[in-house]
Amino acid sequence: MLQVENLSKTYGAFRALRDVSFSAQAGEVFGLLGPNGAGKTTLLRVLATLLRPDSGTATLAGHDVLRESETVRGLIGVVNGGMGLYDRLSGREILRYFAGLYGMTRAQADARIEALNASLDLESTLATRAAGFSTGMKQKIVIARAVIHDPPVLILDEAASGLDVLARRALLDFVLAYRAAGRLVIYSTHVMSEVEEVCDRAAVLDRGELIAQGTVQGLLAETGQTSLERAFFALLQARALQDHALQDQALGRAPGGAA
Ligand SMILES: Nc1ncnc2c1ncn2[C@@H]1O[C@H](COP(=O)(O)OP(=O)(O)OP(=O)(O)O)[C@@H](O)[C@H]1O
Repeated sequence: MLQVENLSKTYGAFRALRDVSFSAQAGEVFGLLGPNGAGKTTLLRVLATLLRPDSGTATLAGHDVLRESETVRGLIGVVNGGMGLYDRLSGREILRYFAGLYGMTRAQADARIEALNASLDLESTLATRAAGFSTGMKQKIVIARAVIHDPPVLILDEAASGLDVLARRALLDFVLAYRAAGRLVIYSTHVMSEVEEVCDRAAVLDRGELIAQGTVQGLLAETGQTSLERAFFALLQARALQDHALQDQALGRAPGGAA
C-alpha cells in the first residue's frame, strides 16, 4: 500500500530526512517513533503531499505522491494537531462541508456521518457549534473530518497529545477499528504505550535516519530489552555511540576521544 524509497529532505543546510525507506501494508497500524526533531512530521508532510522531498520516492497504492498528488490526496486522511474548525458551524455542518470538498453528495455525506457517529460516538458534537466544543469533541470532529471520504490510508501525527484519558481511548479504539476495516494507519507519536497498544510494526527515526524497524516484539528482541521505551533508548544510544566512533575515526582519534 505504501512504499517509501530513499526519501531525503533538507531545510537549508539541515538534513531533516536522510535516505528513509520502508513499506507498510493495508490492514496494519504502522508506527513512526522518534525523539523531538527526528523528522517524523517532515516525513508525514511528504506522504501527505504537503512537502516536496529533495530526492527519493513515495507511492501510495501505486500512486506517486509527487506526480499524482491529487489522486494521493483522495486516498489519505490526515490528523496533524491543527484543529482549524469554523467556530460558527456545527459538527454536522463541518463534516458536510468537507464531504462536499471531496465531491460527495448530501446523501452520501449524511450516510457517512451516521456511520462515523456510530464508530466515534459523535452524538451531541454533531449539533453543537465548534465554538462550544471541548478538546475531546474537537478531536472527534477532526478525526471524522479526516476520514469523511473513507480513505484507505489514515495519517496521524501526535494525534493523541493533549487528550484526556477518555478521548485518548476513543482515538485508539478508532485506530484499531480502522485497521480492522482493512485500512492502513500511519501513527506517529513519542508515547511508547500507544505504540505498544496499537502498532503492528514501527520504525524508529533519529536525526532524519530510520535506524530500526519491526514489530514491537522484534524491536525488543533486537535490543534485548523488556519494554519499548528501553528498546527506544537503547537504539538511540547505540546510534550515538556509533556516530562518536565514526567521528573519532575521521579525526584519527582513539575510540572514546583520547588523542
Ligand atoms: N520549515 C522548516 N525550516 C527549517 N527547519 C525545519 C523546518 N521544519 C522542520 N525543521 C527542522 O527539521 C527537524 C525535523 O523536524 P520535524 O518536525 O520533522 O521533527 P519531528 O520528529 O516531527 O519532531 P517533533 O516530535 O518535535 O514534532 C527539526 O530539527 C526541525 O527544527
